[in-house]
Amino acid sequence: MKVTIIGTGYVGLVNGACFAEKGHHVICADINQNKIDQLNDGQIPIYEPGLAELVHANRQAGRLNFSSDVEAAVQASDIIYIAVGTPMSPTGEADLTYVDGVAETIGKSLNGYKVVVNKSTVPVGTGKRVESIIRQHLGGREASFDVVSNPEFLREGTAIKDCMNMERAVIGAESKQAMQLIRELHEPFNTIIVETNIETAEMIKYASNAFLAMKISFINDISNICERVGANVVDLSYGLGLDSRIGNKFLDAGIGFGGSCFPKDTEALISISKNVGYEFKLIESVITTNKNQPIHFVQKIDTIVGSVAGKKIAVLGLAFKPETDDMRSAPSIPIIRELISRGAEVHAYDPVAIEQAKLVIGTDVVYSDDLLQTVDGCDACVILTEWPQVVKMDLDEVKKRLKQPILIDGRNIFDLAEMEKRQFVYASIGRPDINAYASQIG
Ligand SMILES: NC(=O)C1=CN([C@@H]2O[C@H](COP(=O)(O)OP(=O)(O)OC[C@H]3O[C@@H](n4cnc5c(N)ncnc54)[C@H](O)[C@@H]3O)[C@@H](O)[C@H]2O)C=CC1
Ligand SMILES: O=C(O)[C@H]1O[C@H](OP(=O)(O)OP(=O)(O)OC[C@H]2O[C@@H](n3ccc(=O)[nH]c3=O)[C@H](O)[C@@H]2O)[C@H](O)[C@@H](O)[C@@H]1O
Repeated sequence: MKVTIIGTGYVGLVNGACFAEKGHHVICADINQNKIDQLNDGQIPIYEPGLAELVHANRQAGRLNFSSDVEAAVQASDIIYIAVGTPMSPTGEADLTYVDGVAETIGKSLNGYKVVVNKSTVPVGTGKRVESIIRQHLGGREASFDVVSNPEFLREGTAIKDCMNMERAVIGAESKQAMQLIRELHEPFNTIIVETNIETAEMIKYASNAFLAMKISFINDISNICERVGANVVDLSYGLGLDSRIGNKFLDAGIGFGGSCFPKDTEALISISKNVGYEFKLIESVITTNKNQPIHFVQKIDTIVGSVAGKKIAVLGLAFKPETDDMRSAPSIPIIRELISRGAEVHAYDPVAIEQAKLVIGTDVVYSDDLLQTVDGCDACVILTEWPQVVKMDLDEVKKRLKQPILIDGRNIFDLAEMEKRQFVYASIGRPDINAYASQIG
């Protein structure tokens, strides 16, 4: 089948590569000329494991092309995906400027029956909005089309795996013809298809992200209680998750959820609820807990180190999760800002996200992609992202290089007994501190 995907970001590029891998003919279109030039030069503008290989293989096979001529790309295919950003507006709701812009372009370019599929995460009612914008821009031409909602559930860092082995495809459509076409498009993925109306499909996406965010804030709240009562949240999560009704995933306590979606989509869901006169208090609490978690972590660092003012603090990991260079709403941002405002000198390590981090955090931080160099001569080491390089770091060498053997772990990577044996001052999330008395000497 011939598919055009408008918006060549994390979602558009990954879907383009995966559709092509399954045998479809795909054009990825974007108004960002620089991005398209890079892709046509064989460079991948984002860091996502396995993406470069998949893109190159499918370009060579002639199934994947890139273009900045969005109108021509619309005309060349029967199925048009919208995969542009829907960032948070200052008032919390999803900003639909880019989606509206694409709908306008589609309206101006339609040249025959097309199925327009919304893959971006959009509030309920956007399907109808897109349809109306397309109609307004047909300029009197005869062109038939249907709008479909097909939300995305991939995660950054494992995007290719998630897309190639998708657990479900949610398809919201009013037209039987359009439903059938998008069903066929997904046939090679051999997945469960959820057929529903557009409004339900749009809501499934927000409900999914809000539920996952709720699990994280729940376990973070529990971890804060564990710290006060001497319980261990890692053991607790294990015990809790063995109940198959609860499940063991998304119960890792930490420094709060970040990324381009949970923070914005929980806010957007609050706006959707308010617009229909409903106060979604549960999700409001999820957001509050998440905003407090990084600050709670800085307070912990301050206590263990004995005030960070004038101290050199090594921060390991900047990206909001491993295997991505995405810094959008990364918890490292409020944590580092708070450390600096309390007078700390921050030295930060990340294997891939430094360039992105500089754009949001700025130049008040000493950046390095060399982990051991980062910890050299620091008063304490703080873990923010569970990169494999951090999980497997040489603890003896880290201890040797630090001024004091203080490790404060926002991701609960290390075993408590092991850290005790290695004589680290070790604090983590929702677990008892190890050798914390030693901080008194700092
Ligand atoms: N990043 C993720 O992991 C996931 C994102 N989503 C949703 O998917 C959507 C896209 O997200 P990302 O891929 O992260 O965004 P992104 O910001 O990485 O990419 C969006 C792309 O759209 C392009 N664009 C904007 N206006 C355009 C126009 N008029 N014509 C052509 N191209 C245009 C931009 O230049 C940019 O390259 C969002 O709604 C997001 O919530 C859903 C699931 C996962
Ligand atoms: O709509 C989206 O954009 C996507 O949002 C998330 O994917 P993503 O943000 O890429 O990453 P996650 O693995 O979900 O992690 C999000 C944040 O939660 C944190 N997290 C995750 C799991 C956990 O147990 N604890 C925890 O603190 C991570 O560290 C990270 O900061 C969802 O998992 C995807 O299904 C969804 O498609």
